[in-house]
Amino acid sequence: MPPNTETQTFTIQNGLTRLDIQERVKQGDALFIFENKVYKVNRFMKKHPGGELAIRHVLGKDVTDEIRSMHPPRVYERMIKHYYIGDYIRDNNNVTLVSGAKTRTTSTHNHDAPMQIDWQGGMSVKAFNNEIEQLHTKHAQDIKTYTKGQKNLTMLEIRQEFQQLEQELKDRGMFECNYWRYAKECCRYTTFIYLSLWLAFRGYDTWHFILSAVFMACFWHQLVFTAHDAGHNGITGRVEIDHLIGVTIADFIGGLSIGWWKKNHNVHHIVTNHPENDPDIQHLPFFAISTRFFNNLYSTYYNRVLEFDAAAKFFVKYQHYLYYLVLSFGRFNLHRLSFLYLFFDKEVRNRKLELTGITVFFIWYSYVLSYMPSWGMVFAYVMISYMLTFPLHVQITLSHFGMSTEDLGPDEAFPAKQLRTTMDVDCPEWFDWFHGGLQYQAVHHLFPRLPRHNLRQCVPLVKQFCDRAGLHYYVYDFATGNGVILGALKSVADQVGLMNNVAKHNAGVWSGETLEEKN
Ligand code: HEM
Repeated sequence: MPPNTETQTFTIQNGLTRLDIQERVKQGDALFIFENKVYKVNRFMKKHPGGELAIRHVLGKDVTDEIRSMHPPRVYERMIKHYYIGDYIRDNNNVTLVSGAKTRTTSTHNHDAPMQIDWQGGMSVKAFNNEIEQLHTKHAQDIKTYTKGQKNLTMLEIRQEFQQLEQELKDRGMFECNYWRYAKECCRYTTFIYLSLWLAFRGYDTWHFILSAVFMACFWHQLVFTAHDAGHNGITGRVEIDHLIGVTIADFIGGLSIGWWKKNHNVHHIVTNHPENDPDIQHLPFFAISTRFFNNLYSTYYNRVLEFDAAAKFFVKYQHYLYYLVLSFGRFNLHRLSFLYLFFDKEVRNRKLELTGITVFFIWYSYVLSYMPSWGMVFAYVMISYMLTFPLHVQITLSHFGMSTEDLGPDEAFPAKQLRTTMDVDCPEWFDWFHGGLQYQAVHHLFPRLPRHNLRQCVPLVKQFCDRAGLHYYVYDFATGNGVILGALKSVADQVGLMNNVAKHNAGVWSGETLEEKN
C-alpha cells in the first residue's frame, strides 16, 4: 500500500488532547488514536482494505486494541507510521471505569446480558411463556451475581490484561495456521459434493434426489467456514490470495458475494450489536432484538431509515415463533444482498469477477437441476438444498441476538465490548466440525485473525483473562443458547404487544372509547 502523502504536508503537532481531536474530527479530519499517538487518514480511508465504514465508526477514538486485533503486525508496526500526526496527551478524565457492570445494572430491558433458559423443544405456548418468565428472573439474578464479582478495572488495566492475553496466545503458537486441518475439511467437502452430484446424476427415485439436495446443503453449510477465513485474510494472510480463495468458494461455488460479506462483516466486528451501525442485527421487518428498533432507526450501513412499519409490527410480535422459519429462507436473502451490493455499491473490488462467479454458480446449479425428473422435484430440490443451510444462520445469529445492544460510549475497552455483545456456544469436541470451530464467537471477536481451528484451545486462556479483568464470559451449550435467543426475541416481541395496546388505548381515549370496548 503506498504511503499516504497527506502526512507530509501536514504539520506534526506536539500533542493533541481528546478535546483537540474531537474538534478536528468535527471539522472533517479523520483522526484516531493508536498507542498514545494520533493518526490522520483522510484520503487513505477510502482505500482502506477493511472498508471505509470500519474506520468511520472509530474516528476520534482510541482504537489500540481494535487495530492490533484486526491487522497483521506489518500494519501497526510499519504501515501506520505514514499517517502519524502527533502524540496523544491523555488527561486524567480519560482514565474511565469501563467495567460495564455499573451500566449493565441500569437496564434489564435492553438485553444487558443474555438470559438463561433450559430450553426444551415442542412445548405449548403457555409452557413457553412460563419458561420465559423464569428466564427473566434468572437473568436478573445473573446480573446481580455478576455485579458482585465485578472488579472495576480501568480501561487501561483491562487493556494491559488483554495485551498480556494476546502475547500468551502468540507464545503458544495460536496464531499459526495448521493447513492439515484444511486438508481434512477439503475431504469432507469433496465427500458431500460427490455424494450430492452422484445421486443427482445417477438417481432415479425421489429419495435419491432429496438426499442429493441434503448433501448439497451440507456442502454449502460447511464451505462457508472456509469462506469466512478467506474473508478475514486468515488462510494465507495475503489479502489478494485470500480474496481469490473467497471469490472461488463464495461466488463460484456458493453464488454469494464475498465482497458484500467482507464489507458487512468488517463493520460488524467494529460496531458489534449496535442497533444503528451493525448490519448483522438489522433485520426488519422480521426481527428486532432491541426495542430501539421501534423508533425507525437510521442505519448507517444501509444509509436509510429502518421503518418499524405495519409489517415489522406484525412479524416482530411473533418473532420468537418465526425465528427458525425466517432463518430457513436466509440463503435466498443472501443472494438478494449480494446482487444489491454488486450492482449498486460504488466501491466494489473485482465486480466483474464476482458477477462472473455468480453466473457460473447459476449455470452449474441449473445443470444439476436439469437432472430432476419434474418441475415439482426442481422446486423441492431448491427448497431443500437452500433451506437446510439454516443451522448456519442460527449459529451466526445465536452469538449476538441475545446479547447487549447498548452503546457504552467510546471509552469502553474493546475486549469488554466484545464480551458483552458476543457469546460462545459450547459443544463436545467431536462435534466441532459441524459448527466449523466458529461456535467460539466471543474468542473470534477478540482475535478475528486467529485461525478458526485454534479457537477451542484459546477458551481456557480467555476465561483466565476474564477472571483477571473482572469481565463476564458468556458460554452456553447449543440448546441453552437457542433458549437465550428465543427469550430475548420474546421479551422484545412482548413490547410490541404493549405498544399496540397503548396505541389502542390512546386512540380510545381520543375517540371517547375504552380499551375494552375497542377490543
Ligand atoms: C492507518 C491506519 C490503517 C491501516 C494502514 C490499515 C490497513 C489495513 C490493511 C492492510 C488491512 C488488510 C489486512 C490484512 O492484510 O489481512 C486492513 C483490514 C482491516 N482494517 Fe485496517 N488499517 C488502518 C486502520 C484501521 C482502523 C482505524 C480500523 C478500525 C478500528 C481498521 C479496521 C480494519 C478491519 C475491520 C479490517 C478487516 C480485518 C479482517 O479482515 O479481519 N483499520 N486494514
